[in-house]
Amino acid sequence: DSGSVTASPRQQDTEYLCPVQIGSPAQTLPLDFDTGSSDLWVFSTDTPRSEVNGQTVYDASSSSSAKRLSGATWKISYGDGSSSSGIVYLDTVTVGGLTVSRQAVEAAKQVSSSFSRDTSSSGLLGLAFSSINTVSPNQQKTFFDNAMPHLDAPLFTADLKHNADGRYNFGYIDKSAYTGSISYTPVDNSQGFWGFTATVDGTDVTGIADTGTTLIYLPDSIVTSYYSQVSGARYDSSNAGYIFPCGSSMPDFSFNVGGGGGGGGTVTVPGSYVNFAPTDQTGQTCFGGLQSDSSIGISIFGDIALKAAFVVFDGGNKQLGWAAK
Ligand SMILES: CSC[C@H](NC(=O)[C@H](Cc1ccccc1)OC(=O)N1CCC(N)CC1)C(=O)N[C@@H](CC1CCCCC1)[C@@H](O)Cn1ccccc1=O
Repeated sequence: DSGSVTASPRQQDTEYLCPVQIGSPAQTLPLDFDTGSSDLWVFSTDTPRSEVNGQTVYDASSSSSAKRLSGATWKISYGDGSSSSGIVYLDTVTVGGLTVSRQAVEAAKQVSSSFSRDTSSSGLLGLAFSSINTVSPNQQKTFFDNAMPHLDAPLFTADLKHNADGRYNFGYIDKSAYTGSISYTPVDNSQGFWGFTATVDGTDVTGIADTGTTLIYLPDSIVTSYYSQVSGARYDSSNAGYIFPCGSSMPDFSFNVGGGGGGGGTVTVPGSYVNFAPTDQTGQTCFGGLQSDSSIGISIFGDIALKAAFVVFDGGNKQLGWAAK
């Protein structure tokens, strides 16, 4: 089997949403595919009306294939302070033509305000490792884990784009989607993430490949030296990050993956991607797409990095592949 689904950017690439079919007859919800977490959760008819603000909701009672997973609950909180919790159904889930018949669909009974405010997203589809799924008392598998045994190849690829529709493919590598060769590097999934080591300016950086995180968060030393090249750039505590004049021409940001004997491959993030967004309506000052990880405790290669590459999340061989495109 295989699947292929469009990933549409929202609000200047802050997140990417994909249509997912749940239940019988199919209910299509736009979900945020997140390689940084492992719960598939959705706004539902169980979510208080006061917390629903235009989102499409899942109605288990109108799905003939839905079965309540009795006694099961879930509760998750994310790096940006957002959170949600609820109950669990097993139902049929289809992503880009790839179907899993008994997928844990976590229905929200509570969502935090930032989810209520995000009117375009109906929830998340976690693509990290099932070891960090939050369902209790019996932990559930991710969509990818459930699908893997049926896939032509035990992998999925992420091809996110700047201000344009990209694609997640499951079970195969689309050779027309990238240029040159794919450089592979081992994945450390001991924390449940797609952990890997890259080299930036000769310094090894261990971080995670996270489609659910908008920006890149790296060690202070790397971030400070990057912005030292931009006149007027400074760390601004009120914005909690590096800002600079919007007219600045930003240097490209490169990192090397799979550096071993073969020299590995270099991913180059265009400077224009690092000029992320204005901090206010005047459009004078802009917020950087590369920020320090010091308040997070983990380095994150988020969408700003991922959309500069074609990325292979290889679950069978526990490796990450990076290619230019
Ligand atoms: C430093 S982890 C911050 C990161 N959340 C972000 O990146 C949000 C994403 C977003 C975009 C648009 C609307 C709402 C939310 O966006 C910003 O925080 N932005 C964008 C806008 C900028 N002006 C400020 C910075 C984050 O918790 N990701 C998690 C998945 C997110 C949760 C929120 C909903 C979207 C998916 C997750 O993979 C991060 N994870 C990774 C490993 C371990 C735990 C963990 O939890």
